[in-house]
Amino acid sequence: MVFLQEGGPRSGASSDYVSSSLRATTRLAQPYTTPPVIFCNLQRLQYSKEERPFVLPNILCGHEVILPMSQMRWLLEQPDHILNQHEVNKQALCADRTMLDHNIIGEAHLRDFIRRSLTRDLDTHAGAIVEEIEDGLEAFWGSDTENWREVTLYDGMLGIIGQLVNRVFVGLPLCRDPEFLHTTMSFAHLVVLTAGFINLLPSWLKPIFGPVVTAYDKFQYRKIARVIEPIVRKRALSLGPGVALQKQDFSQPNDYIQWALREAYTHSDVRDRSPEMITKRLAVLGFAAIHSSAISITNVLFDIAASGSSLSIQHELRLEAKRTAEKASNSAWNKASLAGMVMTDSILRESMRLWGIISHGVTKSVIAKEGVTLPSGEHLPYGTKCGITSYGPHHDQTVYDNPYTFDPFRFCRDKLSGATDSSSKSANATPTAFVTTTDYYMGFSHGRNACPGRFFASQQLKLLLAHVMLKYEIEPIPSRPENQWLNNAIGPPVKEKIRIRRRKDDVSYVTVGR
Ligand code: HEM
Repeated sequence: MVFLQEGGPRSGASSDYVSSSLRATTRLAQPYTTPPVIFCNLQRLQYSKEERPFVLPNILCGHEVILPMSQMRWLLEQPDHILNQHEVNKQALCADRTMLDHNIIGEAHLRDFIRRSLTRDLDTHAGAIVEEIEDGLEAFWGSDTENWREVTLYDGMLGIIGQLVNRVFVGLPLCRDPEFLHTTMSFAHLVVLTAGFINLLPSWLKPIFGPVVTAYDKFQYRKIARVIEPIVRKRALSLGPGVALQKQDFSQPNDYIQWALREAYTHSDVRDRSPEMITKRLAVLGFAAIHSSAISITNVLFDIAASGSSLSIQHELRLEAKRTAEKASNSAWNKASLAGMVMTDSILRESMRLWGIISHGVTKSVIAKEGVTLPSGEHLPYGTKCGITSYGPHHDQTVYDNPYTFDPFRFCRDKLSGATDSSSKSANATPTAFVTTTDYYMGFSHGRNACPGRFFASQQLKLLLAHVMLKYEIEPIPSRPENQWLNNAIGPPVKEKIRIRRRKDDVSYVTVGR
């Protein structure tokens, strides 16, 4: 067994502990020769292919031991009291300073809301989501059927996603209030920036500069609280102790605030009933849901616009959306009809394979005081981060043919042809749904900590892409604008524009059903 140097939990990237761990581990796997994170994906793949763990230096979030794929099962099976994924997120987001309440990250509450209320009742939100998409597209892209219009893609997508996510979280009219939307999105955006800055500070400076750096973000949060807390108080008047988590009552609003209140009155922990706690959780939920979805749909639309077959891809997607809309008329765009949109599903999955929002798949922190020993024999002390990246496996040519090529229907070719044999190279690349995570598809992470919001994300992104296709044409562009790497995050081209034009034959497909 090989031991890395013993040390305490890492709180800053530059601690001696991290450096010595780095030296110790690189002794195992040969020196790591390409330090900057953005250049090291090929090296990651190479070491992992040779079944060797290696240390990936990271000055922002602390170094990380990257495990070979053969250790994925072991990694996923480790109990949370030994290896913990939430600890990594808490540290990366400086949750104790930026996240209003340190415990919100990783607590079961938000996951429960998403699984028990949102995912189970997706169909009840479909009509409302379509209304927001139609309203948002009209506002951001307009209705000129004669002239092409140049639009900044990311801005429009962020605005529309912000609106439709808030329709589900807080309802009308707030979800269309420009001031409220701006504030919630600034809050989410600033969390990432301030966390990155605080992580660069040495530990002793954090208590001094932390409050200064987060002051503006907290100010944004207080603006959210001034709007949300009175709504919570007012709605709470109709509830009281003893109200069971009954079947959804459709005379009540169908949004997060209502769910959180109903849930809070099923037990005696009064903390959950406080308007302050409900508002804090709402802000964190918006943080998780909005930018991730806006980035993903922006990537998809750039991929479509820059493809050599842009017009025929748009044509195919439009036909699929029309077929679905006609089938769904008089009911809703329900789970079953959206599941039938295999081309739309495949294109979302393919774009996320190429451009997942983070380059990490599964990353966990050793929280067992005695550390943990890898299946390959190396010992990781308390505080070490270890995991498996997604960028490497997503671009592994032994798994995906032409892994750097955007192949929109890669994941549905067999479904469309009805073939039983997959032409893919590996079982991990066989046709699957956008939301299905595998060892080689970790855009939503993988295992028990995979994104709980991915079913809602899939629903909203399919609906949005379908309506973009039904209502607009996108002018092809000669080349794909580059995505931007910031540490582990992969952002879309935020300033790039595309040209769009409203279709003359567009039809409204708002079909509301409960
Ligand atoms: C395409 C859009 C989305 C992408 C790409 C995405 C991606 C991810 C990823 C990679 C993680 C794991 C982070 C980690 O632990 O390393 C995650 C976690 C999470 N996501 Fe998403 N997400 C998306 C949409 C959403 C939506 C719409 C919601 C809310 C409805 C949501 C709620 C969450 C929450 C609450 C967690 C933390 C789960 C936990 O505590 O275990 N996400 N997401």
